[in-house]
Amino acid sequence: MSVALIRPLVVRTIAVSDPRDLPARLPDSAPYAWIRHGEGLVGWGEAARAVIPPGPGRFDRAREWLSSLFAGADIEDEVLMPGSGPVALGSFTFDADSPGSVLVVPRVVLGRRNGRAWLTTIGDDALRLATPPRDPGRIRYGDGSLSALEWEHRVALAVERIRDGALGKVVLARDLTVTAERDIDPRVLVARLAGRYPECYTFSVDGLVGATPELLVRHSGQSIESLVLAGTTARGADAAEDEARGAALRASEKDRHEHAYAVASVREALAPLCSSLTVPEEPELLVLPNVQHLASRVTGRLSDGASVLDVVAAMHPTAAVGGTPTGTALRVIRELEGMDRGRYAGPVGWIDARGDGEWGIALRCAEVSGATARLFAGCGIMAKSDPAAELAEAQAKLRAMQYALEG
Ligand SMILES: C=C(O[C@@H]1C=C(C(=O)O)C=C[C@H]1O)C(=O)O
Repeated sequence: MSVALIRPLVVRTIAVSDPRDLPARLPDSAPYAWIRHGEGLVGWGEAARAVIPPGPGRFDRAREWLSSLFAGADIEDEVLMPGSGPVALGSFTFDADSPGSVLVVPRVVLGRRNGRAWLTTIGDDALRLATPPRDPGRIRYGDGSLSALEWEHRVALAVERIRDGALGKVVLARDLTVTAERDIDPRVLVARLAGRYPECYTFSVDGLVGATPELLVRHSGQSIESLVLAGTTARGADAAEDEARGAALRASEKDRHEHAYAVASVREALAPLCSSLTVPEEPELLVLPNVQHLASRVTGRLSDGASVLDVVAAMHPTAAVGGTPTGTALRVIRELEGMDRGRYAGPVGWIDARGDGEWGIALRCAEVSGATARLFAGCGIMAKSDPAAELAEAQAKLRAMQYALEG
């Protein structure tokens, strides 16, 4: 399942002067990135890669592979912060039975956090000549697996299932195809997303590029944090409409109920792992350039030395991207969505040798390959959902990646 291109890993982390613009440092068109508010990690080259086979134990297998790789590494780290020393960036498929989950340890990682910056290199031929990123040119969109009309019909079928009592909530997604004039350089997308969506986590892992607002889990020592999102409205045309929409979202019984399902799934997943867990009683509003969400920041302390991947394994899929109850929702998704989500809505992020890391849910993203891409967006469907409104919501969510592609 794995290839360690350099073994043992000889890892050196040194403090460096502030690189400022992380996306601008990426030398080639196979970038690794995890950036929020200008901080985070960018990486390039490959020191090791694990292609993780599908199956229920995939997170455990990934963690075991990484533990053995890092345990055999020769590490000198003068920075000792979360993300210094060797790190792996990874992304997992939404569905445990789908192939395509991957972990990569880049040869070079540049990190920036809390006024400090560091450079981690593995092996000695780490520096490479930079090629300039190029705009992909004219972008054409096409229907993905389902037309908009057919997708609305599937939403209506899901609503019927919910009204029949089969389940409480299910998240249905759709995809769009993209054809560009030229190859799509992920660096262009990363730079645009990090600039326009600073509040989101801009990520790039092996062709999966996006900017997600949803933090599945941040792990730092024993502390964990998650930002649960569910319940969405569009931005208003002016400040007054914007505020009115936000207030209506906070008051909406349907959206509060949809949000409560997502929070409950996170609470249930985290409670057995934690000695303390704090869940806010009321959601707040997260306002992004394209949409507004109901958001709950959940914090806790782990009761033992679980790594961030152990926590990811316990949490995925939350009801923000699956539904309630989880098993029924996953069956309905397989049956009604008419596509394989691939890595969309799966965990994406990084982990270091201490087990610290940050993982998001891969939303507002594209799977990029040459001059083509697949965009994804989904919505939580409830008994009171209106298919046309859900389609409009999915379209608003797609705007993040459309901006990244078109500029
Ligand atoms: C499924 C997506 O987003 C999720 C669904 C939301 C909703 O239905 O309100 C809100 C945020 C995310 O948890 C997506 O962006 O594709």
